[in-house]
Amino acid sequence: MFGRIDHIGVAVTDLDAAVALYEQTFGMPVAHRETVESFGVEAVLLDVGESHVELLRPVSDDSAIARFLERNGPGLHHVAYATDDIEAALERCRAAGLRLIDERPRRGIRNSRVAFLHPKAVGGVLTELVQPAAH
Ligand SMILES: CC[C@H](C(=O)O)C(=O)SCCNC(=O)CCNC(=O)[C@H](O)C(C)(C)COP(=O)(O)OP(=O)(O)OC[C@H]1O[C@@H](n2cnc3c(N)ncnc32)[C@H](O)[C@@H]1OP(=O)(O)O
Ligand SMILES: [Co+2]
Repeated sequence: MFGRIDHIGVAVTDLDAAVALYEQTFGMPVAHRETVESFGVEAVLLDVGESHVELLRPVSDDSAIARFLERNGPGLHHVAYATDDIEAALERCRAAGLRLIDERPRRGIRNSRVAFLHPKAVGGVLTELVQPAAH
């Protein structure tokens, strides 16, 4: 069902400072930077092995990241698992009775297809299923 951890999502207040830390101090190359209006975020993906760190800052007050920062401050936000069949993965979660945030996949960063499971369904861990776009 999941081939690898695609990324860990980290909520930040100062995106450029966070990018500098991960890129210059941790040596992670920046792979992609994009504002994804539908999620109300600006996101930067940095490569670490076969996975990424996804740094996220809110670009709208009503985004999930803005609410998270307001409530918790910056920090670890979610984990994303890569799947090559997000519909089948979602169906398996639905059949297992897990609370889904997204009933159907949505467009994520880099034209990926993503769907979130509620953290309460996964022991307090906000969990994202991601089917990366072929690129
Ligand atoms: C560009 C897309 C990119 C990609 O990879 O392609 C992204 O990853 S975008 C990432 C940002 N977008 C999302 O996370 C979308 C899914 N998230 C949501 O829909 C909400 O954040 C939700 C439903 C998880 C929580 O929203 P809500 O308004 O209900 O916030 P509350 O503060 O009331 O929280 C309710 C309850 O959930 C707990 N919670 C909230 N966020 C997290 C979290 N990140 N990890 C673990 N738990 C979380 C919160 O503590 C509350 O628990 P309670 O016990 O009731 O206090
Ligand atoms: Co993500």
